[in-house]
Amino acid sequence: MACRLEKTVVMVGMMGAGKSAIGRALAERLGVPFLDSDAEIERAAAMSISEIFARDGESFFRRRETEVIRRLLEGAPCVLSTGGGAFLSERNRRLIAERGVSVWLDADLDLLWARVRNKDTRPLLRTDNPRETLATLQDQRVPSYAEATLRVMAEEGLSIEAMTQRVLEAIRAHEGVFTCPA
Ligand SMILES: Nc1ncnc2c1ncn2[C@@H]1O[C@H](COP(=O)(O)OP(=O)(O)O)[C@@H](O)[C@H]1O
Ligand SMILES: O=C(O)C1=C[C@@H](OP(=O)(O)O)[C@@H](O)[C@H](O)C1
Ligand SMILES: [Mg+2]
Repeated sequence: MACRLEKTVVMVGMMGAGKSAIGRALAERLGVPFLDSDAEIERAAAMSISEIFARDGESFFRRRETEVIRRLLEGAPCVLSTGGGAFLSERNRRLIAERGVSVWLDADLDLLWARVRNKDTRPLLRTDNPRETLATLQDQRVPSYAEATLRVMAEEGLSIEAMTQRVLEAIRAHEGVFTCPA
């Protein structure tokens, strides 16, 4: 009999760290649903993240983000990828700790930048110097991400499958995430 997931695995970390891609692959490996808070916010609003930021502002987005995270954590254990700003809020961190296990996907700036530079879907990076903005955000956010239960380091050249395997090993080694028959 297979092991049962007891807690929702919540991916946190910077834009481009791989939360959405690794979260999806991990859910598939575990045979549990995959949820992405950004996708849920977009679906509920019938607008893209960029449109929400432009029309209603970031603070509106953050309120929706908290509501969505709270609602998604009430369901059966699954994999939940959050947006890069979600884990900055103490309230969100508390909600996540109550029902889930948080996994910080950490990556250095060069790798993050390589992954986000050609996409214009992230409104916070629409600045005159988006690389610099990304660096500043990372510096500001690392202390919050460091509060995650687990940290898994991404590396250039590590495939989505290999990174997913690393995350799987980290959560397997952590008490209370799975129950397995004796
Ligand atoms: N381990 C990896 N190897 C190669 N590409 C990756 C890896 N992880 C993520 N990516 C790619 O990097 C980009 C950003 O990943 P994404 O999952 O959207 O990050 P996040 O949700 O953390 O912002 C996507 O194009 C994704 O396919
Ligand atoms: O870092 C952030 O504050 C944000 C990250 C984005 O998600 P990803 O981290 O999945 O790109 C998205 O939630 C929004 O653009 C804000
Ligand atoms: Mg994402």
